[in-house]
Amino acid sequence: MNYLLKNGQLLVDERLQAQDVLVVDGKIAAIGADLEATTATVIDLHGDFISPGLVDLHVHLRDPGQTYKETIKTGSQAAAHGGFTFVGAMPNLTPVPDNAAQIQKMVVRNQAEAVIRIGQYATITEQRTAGKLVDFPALKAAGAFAFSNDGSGIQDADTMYQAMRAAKAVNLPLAAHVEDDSLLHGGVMNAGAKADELGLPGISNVVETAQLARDLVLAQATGVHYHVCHVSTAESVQMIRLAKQAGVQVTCEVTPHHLLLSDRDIPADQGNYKMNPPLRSEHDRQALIAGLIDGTIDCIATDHAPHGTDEKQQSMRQAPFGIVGSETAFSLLFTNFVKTRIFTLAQLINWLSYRPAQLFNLPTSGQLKSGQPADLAIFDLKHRYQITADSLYSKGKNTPFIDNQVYGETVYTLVAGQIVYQRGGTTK
Ligand SMILES: NC(=O)N[C@@H](CC(=O)O)C(=O)O
Ligand SMILES: [Zn+2]
Repeated sequence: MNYLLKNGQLLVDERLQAQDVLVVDGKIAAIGADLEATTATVIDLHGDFISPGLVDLHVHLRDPGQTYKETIKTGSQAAAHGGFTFVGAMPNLTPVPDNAAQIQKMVVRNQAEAVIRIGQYATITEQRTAGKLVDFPALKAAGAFAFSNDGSGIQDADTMYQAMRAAKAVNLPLAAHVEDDSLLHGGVMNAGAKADELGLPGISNVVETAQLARDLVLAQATGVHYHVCHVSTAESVQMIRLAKQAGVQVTCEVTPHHLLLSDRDIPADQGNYKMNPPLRSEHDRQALIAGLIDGTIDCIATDHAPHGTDEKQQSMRQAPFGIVGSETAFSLLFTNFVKTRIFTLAQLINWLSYRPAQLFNLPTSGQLKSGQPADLAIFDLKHRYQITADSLYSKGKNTPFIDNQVYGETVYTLVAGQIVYQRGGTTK
């Protein structure tokens, strides 16, 4: 099916301009005013915003292993609902994708079962948390798009050093969840006044920063592309800023929730406010926003982490870490940062599309240009709506943002020129 998207608004030189987009054979065939086509289905967008498809380097699809929380299908539908056309799928799965056969299987399944494009992370070490490194060249050959032990930090310095050398040798990014277990002390939320008030054990900033400091030194020594997952502290931002100045090949992501909330927003001991890393102080949150604006933080990634409702209804002491994010990222960020003029729309789209695609050298371009794959997200920036649990395609409803009033609803998502999400259209 070919489409002529009429009466859209596109970012041209960072400003919205009325344009049409013609999609032929899965690619963008033309962009311009008053386009005409004889063989394409015309869709009138009534002034909606046409964005390059969003790219999320960090999601948890839970399949295989915990399919009651999410599947490749539901997680990809959730991503499509959020305007994402590519997601990087984390390897905390059972069985663990730590060998070529399992990566091959995942690549085939992702392609067959997902409605969008998926990049599959392989683990860095066997069983994800063991000390023995995976076979990096074999996993790359099997289709891994990057390496990560997300969910756990690598505790041993030499293991990380050798992993970085191996990732460098195969020229793929190594994405690190930085967390020093010895400093954790059973914490469940950010250490500070709020944790004290709620009587909950705290996670201090050094849990992240002590391991990050080690890794930056190792990254410099090895020359690897070292990507830091979900940075959360002011000190992390400053260390990464200095490392970049020193020429370290470091990039990093921040989540929407760490930009939007700090620990003072936690109303009570509720599982939906428990995630790893935890919501930090307001000082940290401001440093993350500043780091994004000055380019220290490269991109935004959701860390979409679906869990069962019962699990998350428990106290933070018992609930698992993580919240869903695919379906609310764009609208929450657009409403709270673009409409309030803290970010421009062009900045937000850069952090949610072009920049992550460029960082991980992805097939999806993050740009609207003739000849590129027609991976597109179309958002309604004018109509206000409410985030509801019912509207989520994810099996996980675990987000503190339910009932938020937002702008930026997804109207269509297209992958390779085919509609994979349509507002009010498809069945769940
Ligand atoms: N982010 C989370 O809070 N949880 C993640 C693991 C992780 O990234 O820590 C999960 O898999 O649930
Ligand atoms: Zn993580």
